[in-house]
Amino acid sequence: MQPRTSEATASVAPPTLIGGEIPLIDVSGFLAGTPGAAERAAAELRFAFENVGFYYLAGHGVPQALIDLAYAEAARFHALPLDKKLAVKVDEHNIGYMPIAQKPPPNAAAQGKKPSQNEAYFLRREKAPDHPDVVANRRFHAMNKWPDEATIPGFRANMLAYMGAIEGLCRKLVRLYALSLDLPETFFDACFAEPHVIQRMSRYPAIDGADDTVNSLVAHTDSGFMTLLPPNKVQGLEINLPDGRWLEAPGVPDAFVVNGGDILHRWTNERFLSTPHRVRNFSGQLRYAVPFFCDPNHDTIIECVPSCQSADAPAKYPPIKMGDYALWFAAQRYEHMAKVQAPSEAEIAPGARATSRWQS
Ligand SMILES: O=C(O)CCC(=O)C(=O)O
Ligand SMILES: [Fe+2]
Repeated sequence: MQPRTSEATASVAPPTLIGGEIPLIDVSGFLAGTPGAAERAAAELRFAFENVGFYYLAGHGVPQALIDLAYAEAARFHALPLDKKLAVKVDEHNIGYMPIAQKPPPNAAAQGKKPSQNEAYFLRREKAPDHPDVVANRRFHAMNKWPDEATIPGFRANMLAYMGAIEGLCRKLVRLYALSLDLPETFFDACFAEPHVIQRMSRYPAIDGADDTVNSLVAHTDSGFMTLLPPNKVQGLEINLPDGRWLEAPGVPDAFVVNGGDILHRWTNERFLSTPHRVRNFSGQLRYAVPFFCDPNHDTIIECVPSCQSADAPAKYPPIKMGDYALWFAAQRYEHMAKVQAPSEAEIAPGARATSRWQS
C-alpha cells in the first residue's frame, strides 16, 4: 500500500496492519481517558480513512457475551418459520424482515447483476406508539416490527441491550472522528446525541464457490457515517482496496470491523474513503452478520466540514439533509423502497457517480 499521509499523521508510526492492509486501532486508552491516547487513536483513524476506509477496532469494551447473544438472536430469528418472519415484513421505513431478493437492487448500476443471497431483518431506534415521530409517520422513524414475544421470548430485550451498548460506543467514537479531522473534539456530539441507528441481522446461506457471478451480498459502499461489524466466527467479508485488489478480511478475535460510508466520504469532501465491499459465503455453513449502522440524526445538514475545504479545494457537494439523503439511498438500494417518493439523483448526488466506486 502507498500511504496517502497527511502532515499530522506523519508524526505517528502507522498502526499494525491486519492482512498487511487494514489498520488495527486499540481504543482502550482513549475510553479510559489515558492522556495522549485520544490523539494517538485519532491519528491512526485518519491514516485508516485516508488510505483504506476500514479498520479493526480493539479495546472497545463491549462484552463478548453480548456479541455472542446478538449472533445467537440472529440465528434464532432466522430459524423462525417463514410465516412468522413474513408477519414482520419490511416496510416503507425499511424496518422488518426482508426475504432473499428475487431481483437485483433497483438502481441502474446494478441491472443485470444477480441478487444478493441473504435475508435480513432491520431494526431502528425503539419508539413508543405515542412518540411524535411515530404519530407523524416520519420516514425511518416508525416503530420496530418485533415478532411476538411468545414466539421468540427475550429477543426484543436482548437486541435492545446489544444496540444500546453499540450505540454508546459509537457516541464515544465520534470524538475520535472529530479529532482525526482536526475539528474540535465535540464537533459531532450534537448530531450523535441521539444518532440514527440501524441494526441489520443477516443470514447468508452457503454459496457455490465455483460460480463467481453469485454474491452473498453484492459489492457496495455503505450509505452512512460508520458501520460496526462485531467479530465473526465465519469469514466471508471481502474489501475492495483502493488499488483495486479484493482482500478477504481476516477474522480478528475481539476486534470489530469498522468502515465509513458515503456520508462520511461526502462530509469530508471525499478525504475519508467509503470503500466498496462484498460478502461471499463459501464456508459451507450458514453465516450470520449483525452490522450496526450509526448515522447523525436525520435533521443534520451534511455540509463539507471546515477542515476539509479551502480556497484551492472547495466543497464538492452542496449541503444536504441527512434524512433526504437516507431516503434517496434506500430508494435506489432496496426493491421495496423503489416506489416511494424520494429526492432525485440531481438533488442529492450531483457528480457523485463520476467519483463513486459503488459497484453493485
Ligand atoms: O456480513 C458482513 O460481514 C458485511 C455486511 C455488510 O457489508 C452490510 O450489511 O452492509
Ligand atoms: Fe456493507
